Amino acid sequence: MHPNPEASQRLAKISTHLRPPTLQMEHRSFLGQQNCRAKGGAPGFKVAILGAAGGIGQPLSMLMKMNPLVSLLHLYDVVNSPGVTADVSHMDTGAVVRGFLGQPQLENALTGMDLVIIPAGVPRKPGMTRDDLFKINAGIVTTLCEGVAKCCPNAIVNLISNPVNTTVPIAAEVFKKAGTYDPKRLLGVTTLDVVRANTFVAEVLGIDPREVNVPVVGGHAGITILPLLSQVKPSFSFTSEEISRLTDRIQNGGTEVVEAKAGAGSATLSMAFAAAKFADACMRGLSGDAGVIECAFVASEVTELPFFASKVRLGRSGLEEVCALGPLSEYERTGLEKAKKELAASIHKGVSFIRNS
Ligand SMILES: NC(=O)C1=CN([C@@H]2O[C@H](COP(=O)(O)OP(=O)(O)OC[C@H]3O[C@@H](n4cnc5c(N)ncnc54)[C@H](O)[C@@H]3O)[C@@H](O)[C@H]2O)C=CC1
Ligand SMILES: O=C([O-])CC(=O)C(=O)O
Repeated sequence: MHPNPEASQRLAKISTHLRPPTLQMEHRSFLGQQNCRAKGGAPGFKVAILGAAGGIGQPLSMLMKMNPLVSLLHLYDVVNSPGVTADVSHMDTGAVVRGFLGQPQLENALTGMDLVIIPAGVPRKPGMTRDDLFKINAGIVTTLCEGVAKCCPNAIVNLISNPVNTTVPIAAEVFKKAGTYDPKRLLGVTTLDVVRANTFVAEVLGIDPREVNVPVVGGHAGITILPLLSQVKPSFSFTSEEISRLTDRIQNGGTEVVEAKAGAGSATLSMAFAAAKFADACMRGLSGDAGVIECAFVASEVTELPFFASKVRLGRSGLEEVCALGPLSEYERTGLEKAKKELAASIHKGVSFIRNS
């Protein structure tokens, strides 16, 4: 017998109320409550993460739930999204969280969203290039972007799935086919290259990485990743050996993680951090903050290529300005020519994937 029968009764009531008959039921009952609050129209952005149960998706879901600019967070995956949703939804932050599982729920996951972040797709294993992921990820990105075109054609899309140099052109073609393409709203996420460049340069300079800003242009694979060390802030004059070593490490940062993980995937935590940083910048831009500058892989006229990563200004309509490359060193000019050759082939592959399908 409980020493305090009243307290014991109260406890029994609470635990009956909370006990989940099944995980699905618990998921549903809590989603019901959250839906009520979401209908209240709290100010903030409605964000969907597609691939939310994955290595990137899970920490990214957590980081987006922590972002005060997010009012509603939709977590979609083809597996395990109920568990991730239940878990993240217990965080006592403002965003309401709803989970969506499997293709039949994709449309509900996307309807009404302002920002769609896509980390769905397979990651690399040692010995693979990002291009080796094309076969599987091209189809995944196509399906998801068809959903975006149908259910939230005005949403900003942050595309993470590799190979970014090809998946972004694929997404653009899907949107063109659907008649919803707006180059201002399609952004390939290359923030991790900048995050890495800032970290590695800060190591060399012996300063806090938060004080460093390295523009990284081109694309998001090997030699297409082109750090502009001549434009580093605070300005610093590197030796040619430092430039060559730093460039090599930044270009191969992804492979460094793939090898260290030894078959267990690629960068997930640093990528979630980078994606959350970029999504935050997009939402600040949408909110009207002037002067939000990030690097991203976007439709561009900065070179003769139709897509290119460079500094962009984010604003109320998404991508507001693609910044010029600025003066390049001889080393960077040579790197740029090599990068453009590979990029042209990767972009062409994405465009033909949709046009010839
Ligand atoms: N842009 C960048 O800088 C980076 C990109 N990546 C890329 O991000 C992608 C995801 O990486 P991880 O999270 O590590 O992989 P992961 O395998 O851990 O997670 C991927 C998730 O996508 C889900 N998924 C698969 N097909 C789906 C579909 N049709 N709809 C919705 N979800 C689906 C899976 O169920 C899984 O939960 C990879 O392609 C990887 O190469 C990774 C790091 C950096
Ligand atoms: O290297 C990979 O496959 C994942 C990725 O894009 C990165 O870490 O930059």
